[in-house]
Amino acid sequence: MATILVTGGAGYIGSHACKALKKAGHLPVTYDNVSTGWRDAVRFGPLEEGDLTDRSRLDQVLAEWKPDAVLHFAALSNVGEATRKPGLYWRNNVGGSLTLLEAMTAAGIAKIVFSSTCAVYGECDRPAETTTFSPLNAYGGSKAAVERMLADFRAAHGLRSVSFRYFNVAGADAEAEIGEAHDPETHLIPLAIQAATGRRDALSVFGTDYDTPDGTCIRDYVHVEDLVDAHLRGLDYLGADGAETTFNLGTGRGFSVREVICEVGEVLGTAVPHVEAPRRIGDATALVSGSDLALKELGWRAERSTLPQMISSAIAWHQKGGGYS
Ligand SMILES: NC(=O)c1ccc[n+]([C@@H]2O[C@H](COP(=O)([O-])OP(=O)(O)OC[C@H]3O[C@@H](n4cnc5c(N)ncnc54)[C@H](O)[C@@H]3O)[C@@H](O)[C@H]2O)c1
Ligand SMILES: O=c1ccn([C@@H]2O[C@H](COP(=O)(O)OP(=O)(O)O[C@H]3O[C@H](CO)[C@H](O)[C@H](O)[C@H]3O)[C@@H](O)[C@H]2O)c(=O)[nH]1
Repeated sequence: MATILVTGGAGYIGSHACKALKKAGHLPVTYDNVSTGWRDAVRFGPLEEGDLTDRSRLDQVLAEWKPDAVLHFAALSNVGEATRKPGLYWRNNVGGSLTLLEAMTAAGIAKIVFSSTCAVYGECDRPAETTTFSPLNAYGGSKAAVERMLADFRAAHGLRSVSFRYFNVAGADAEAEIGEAHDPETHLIPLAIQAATGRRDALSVFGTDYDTPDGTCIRDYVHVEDLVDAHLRGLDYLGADGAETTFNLGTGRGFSVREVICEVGEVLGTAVPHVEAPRRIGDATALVSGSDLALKELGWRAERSTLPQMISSAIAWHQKGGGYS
């Protein structure tokens, strides 16, 4: 059994990772300031409340638990907010990650898996890991900066890291015990479910004049359980000292906003009320993974990431309340 420090373990993806770690026989210790996460989502191991930028609290927690590795999910990730308040994103995501890496180096912890994003690529369809960064907003920029930081810490201090560039994460735990609960919610699938079930007004479709077949943005959606499976493989890969450091995590298939709305309606058996709205600042036209490096190196493939599978699991979670107390 390994002890894994999970920063952001109270959040959407981090809580699913904690569940998977526990199932695999490990001890997930969540480190989270609960700014966008939920205490009630931490069910699979202890919660250590603290901020990434608080070096003395990090030192204390690392000394207490002596983790074998870190899964680093904690970040702010609202693109609209990042566009309005870039300083907040640079301080939290970059400053916080720097504090974490320094604390890990001082404590002799040498393995980290980092949550990066396809937003590092900017306006670029079918990017591979070698594609040059061109982020459109401070959120993508902050993630690109942390990837660079990891490379420097690897060279100087031997810190071994894997960065996963997630495409659009969707769906929920198969048992609907945990799920996606952002407040405010900004992601398309939960918003479409809420609109269709009368829990919010009509969904706004942000931009219908993109250069895509139906005029709306295209994204590559990946099931949260497939995503966390990649993290377990990433930990093994670090243990075996694998050579690659960055992997796209997507299916290579893209769906437009209209296609997603239509599928949510199909699965629910009721149309999603929606209205056309202007483009959202910071959105790329299309983002679909153009790489199968994770398959080649980690043996990872998305097993549960069809649109109906992701939407059905998200609906099951919403039907159980879709939130935390
Ligand atoms: N959801 C997606 O589609 C997606 C796509 C690409 C990348 N990502 C990345 O995956 C990670 C997890 O995303 P999520 O959707 O689960 O987000 P989330 O907001 O649900 O979870 C993030 C967690 O980090 C915590 N946190 C934030 N700043 C912190 C700080 N300074 N100190 C301690 N804890 C802090 C929050 O309280 C929260 O529990 C993020 O790094 C995000 O950028 C998400
Ligand atoms: O009410 C909405 C919400 C979303 N969308 C559209 O739906 C698509 C998906 O939007 P999401 O907000 O669900 O996700 P993003 O594509 O903005 O995802 C971005 O933000 C995520 C973090 O929140 C990840 O980091 C991801 O890599 C990054 O591309 C976009 O075209 C967006 O414009 C709408 O039309 N209406």
